Amino acid sequence: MIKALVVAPYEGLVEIVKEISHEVDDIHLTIKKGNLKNGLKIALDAQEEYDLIISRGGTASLIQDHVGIPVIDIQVSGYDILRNLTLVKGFVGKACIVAFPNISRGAATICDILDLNIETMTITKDHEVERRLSELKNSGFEVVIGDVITVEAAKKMGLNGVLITSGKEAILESLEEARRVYRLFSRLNADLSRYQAILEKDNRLIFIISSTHKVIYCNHSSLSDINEEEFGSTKEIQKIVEETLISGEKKDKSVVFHDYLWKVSSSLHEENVILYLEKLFHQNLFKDIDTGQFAVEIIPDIPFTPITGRSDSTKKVLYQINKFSKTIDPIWIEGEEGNGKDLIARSIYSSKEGYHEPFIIMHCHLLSADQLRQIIQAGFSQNVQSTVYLRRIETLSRDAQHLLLSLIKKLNQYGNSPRWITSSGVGAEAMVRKGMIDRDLYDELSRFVIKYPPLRERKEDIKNLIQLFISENHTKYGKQVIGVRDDALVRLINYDWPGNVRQLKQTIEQLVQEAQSYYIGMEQVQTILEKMEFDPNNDALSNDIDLTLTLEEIEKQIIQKVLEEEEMNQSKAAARLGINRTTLWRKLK
Ligand SMILES: Nc1ncnc2c1ncn2[C@@H]1O[C@H](COP(=O)(O)OP(=O)(O)OP(=O)(O)O)[C@@H](O)[C@H]1O
Repeated sequence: MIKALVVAPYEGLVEIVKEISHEVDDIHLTIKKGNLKNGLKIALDAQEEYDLIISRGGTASLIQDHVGIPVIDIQVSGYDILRNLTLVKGFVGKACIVAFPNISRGAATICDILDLNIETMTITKDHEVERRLSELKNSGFEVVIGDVITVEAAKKMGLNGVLITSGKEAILESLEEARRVYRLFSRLNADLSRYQAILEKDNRLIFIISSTHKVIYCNHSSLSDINEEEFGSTKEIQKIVEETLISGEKKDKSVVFHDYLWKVSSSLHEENVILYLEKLFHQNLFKDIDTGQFAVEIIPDIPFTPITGRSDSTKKVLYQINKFSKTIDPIWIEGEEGNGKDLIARSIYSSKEGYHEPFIIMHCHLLSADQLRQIIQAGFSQNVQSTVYLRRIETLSRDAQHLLLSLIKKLNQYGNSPRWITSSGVGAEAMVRKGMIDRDLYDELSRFVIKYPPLRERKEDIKNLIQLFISENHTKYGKQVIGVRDDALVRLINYDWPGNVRQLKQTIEQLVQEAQSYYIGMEQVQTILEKMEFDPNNDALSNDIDLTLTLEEIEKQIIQKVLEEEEMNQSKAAARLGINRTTLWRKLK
């Protein structure tokens, strides 16, 4: 049974529809009287309860503009015109039909055929009515035939108004139209709910975003914890939408949103961009409960951080960064702890032009084979084109290394590998030989190699670095240190910095914190360096030394460590230790 609301602009229509309603059994008709604004209010209040609305003329048009269900307009039929014109024949005085073209044209023809002395006037806008009627009045017209608005206006001016009422045939025709529209709507609604169900069952989040960056559709809006507005205004999403609008091409990107890494595929449809989002993994998946550290960090976009230094080694590294950042081949950075490998990786990442996918840091010393498996299963292999920085790869277990290798091979096969940047301690080749790093993994990841020497081998960098770190801490502790006295500077430059730039950075921060004047002096430097020399925790080398061993054993360990750092080159190791090669060989026995 179709449920229809009839909004009748005049009383006579209420009556005639009531009469007909007894004759139809497939449409349940509720009839209410309401003209224009009144009619609209009735329609708006009741629209939820009905399948469609039936009304007439101006009231029907007004309702149509404001409700979400179909509105059927009772058309004025030829019979209606004929009946009403015949009625007017009885009037004495000049008569005119004032109506919209759909009525006025037919009326003019009927007047001609029947030889009726009735004029026809066509209006196209409601607001013309009053002006036209006063023109007619001035020309001696007494009777006006028309729609509800015309007739009411005529009466106000003292003219006779005759309403073109709708007859039974016109109403029956409108009910027929209601049946047709209802059938069509039901079919469309069924289709729509089917598509909606498909979209809602889709695991992906699907957004439609307009060219003005407004979210106009989301398939999971009520289910997900994502705020649509917030999503649409995310910087990365705006960039993707913008790029898709300009290029018109499909794009696959990854973005960080709500601590998740998402794969975003975008495509252009007419003026809008459709985005398909798949959750890859959440940061917390890799959080160490005890330390609170993340084994995997996802950084949406990192700003460019310059690398300070004027030594030849730093200049060479800057040149390599510039060259390698133009490709997507894997890069391996070798260097002692804290000497700037991470900074180099970030620099390569941010030198890339255009859209920046997230920078993903995998801290290998915190990452178990199991977690790596989870990342792979969570969809890391699905077209994530970000930069992945594998930090201190030699600390990854053999199992995890094998897993990583198979992932890399799989991604290469599909041609959608992320940009790999790997860091390791000094002597990666030696580590490969000793079995600490898988040979195939090394070959895969070391298409380009950057070897950054320790700070003690590029002392020309120290002065600039000190100035940089002073300026970074300038006002941090309420101190306004602006420099280091000459003799203190020489002492700092001559120091060996086993913990490299990180140690220098921490030392300068401490010096600034403790400073008593604008300049850091020799005495202050001397004290801090002496303290560090006696504090085993401050020495990178001693970090790995087991102090419970005998002196001979410790000596052996140190020699072994230096050998590794010198890629097992005995001459270089001996030179660094200040002994000759024979002594070195004897001590190792
Ligand atoms: N040339 C440089 N200019 C400015 N800052 C630097 C430079 N080199 C290193 N740093 C700073 O020193 C600190 C340590 O550097 P970084 O973390 O890059 O070392 P790393 O070699 O990656 O360390 P790890 O071996 O622990 O992975 C960082 O705060 C970094 O910003």
